[in-house]
Amino acid sequence: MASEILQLSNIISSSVHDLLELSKTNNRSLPVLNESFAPNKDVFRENPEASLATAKIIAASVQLATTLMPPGEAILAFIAPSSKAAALRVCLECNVPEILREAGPQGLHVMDITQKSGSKVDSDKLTRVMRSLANSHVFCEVKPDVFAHTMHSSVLDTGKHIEEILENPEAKHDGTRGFAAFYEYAFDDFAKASTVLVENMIDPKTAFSDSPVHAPIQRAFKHNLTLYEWYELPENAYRRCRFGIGMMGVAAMRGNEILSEFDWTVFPKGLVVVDVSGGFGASAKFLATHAPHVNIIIQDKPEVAAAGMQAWQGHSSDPLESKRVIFQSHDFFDPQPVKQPAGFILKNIIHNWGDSYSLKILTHLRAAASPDTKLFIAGVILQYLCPSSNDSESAPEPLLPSYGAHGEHQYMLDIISNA
Ligand SMILES: C[S@@+](CC[C@H](N)C(=O)[O-])C[C@H]1O[C@@H](n2cnc3c(N)ncnc32)[C@H](O)[C@@H]1O
Repeated sequence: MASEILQLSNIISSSVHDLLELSKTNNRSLPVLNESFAPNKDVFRENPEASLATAKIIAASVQLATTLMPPGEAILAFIAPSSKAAALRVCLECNVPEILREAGPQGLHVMDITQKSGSKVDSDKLTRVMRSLANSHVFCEVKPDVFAHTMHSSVLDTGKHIEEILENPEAKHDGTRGFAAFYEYAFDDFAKASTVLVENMIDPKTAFSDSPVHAPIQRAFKHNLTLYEWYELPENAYRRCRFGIGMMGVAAMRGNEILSEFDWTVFPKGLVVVDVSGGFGASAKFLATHAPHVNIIIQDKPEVAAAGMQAWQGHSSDPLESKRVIFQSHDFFDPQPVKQPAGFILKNIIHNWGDSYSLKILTHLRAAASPDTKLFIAGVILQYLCPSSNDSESAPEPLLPSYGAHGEHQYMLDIISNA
């Protein structure tokens, strides 16, 4: 055991050393916890070696801390995520991230925060909520009861003026980069679904089912539609747009993985790539700049396609006007209407569906494909966590092969989508 502690500590110090050297060589600054986030401050991660060193530091430091924690305390720590999710939702509902951005680094007293948020919550209670988050470096308490942003809390900010949001709360996320939309979705729909996981897993009606209407989200919100059918209901317009804009945020946060690795010049000008269930067009946005010679059809459910087109019209209407990018409503359980395109993209889709459903989606694409059509599936492969895993992407021992805390959210997403 002593040697494992030492091994973890060595991983941390050698990776920190590598990271500092890389940041010097590449002239990239490293994050400062109590400064607001800006994408240009995070570019150090674009270097694959720096990204790997960071993954090792995160995985090893959490593993080291967990090794040294009393067992009861480590288990007690599992209560924290659900109460923190609720605490974050309070702050999002009160538009605290926008209020604190406008206050600047000196922060704002919580009485002023509640007043600016429309006085809908008690300031003493909000102080408790914010302090519990500040204890995890989401917000910081710069003086008693005065809070400011940290880099983690600042990603919750839409970037809009507080008055604009209060005037038109339904449009809170319209025209934003999507980070706040994604987190608000996560701490609302997703977090509520996770509260009924146990009931869903033991109820005989849902326990052994892979039906998309038997996931925890249906139980939490008491309906029997698929998540996306539910989003299509008129009363869920806010949730639907929040989710669509949030997926754009996810793409901006994570980059375009597989799409950026492909040599798009192999496709002659004017060929068509279909982004199947492309949502608001996160992949198309990437291709419109990185492969401007390719035409893109973004397919999705009718309401999503319409809302996605509206979002593009407000921002980047050129590709729509030139018809290089087209939104098309299509249900992927129906035959694919675009025949023999250069490529089909399925990004962040397959993880949502059981095998029999995924097979149906893929069979329709196969039927429409030519022998040369390329299929791009962008998603996450969850690794086994035992040391025998022989994957070249695996972390070195004694770290978990998955890099543990570094990729934690993928395992959580899998549970709520599939358990
Ligand atoms: C997780 S999102 C991914 C969106 C996009 N590919 C991305 O990565 O940003 C899943 C998408 O599948 C779409 N979807 C769900 N059911 C569908 C169906 N039956 N036919 C077509 N699209 C569907 C949803 O509307 C949503 O936009």
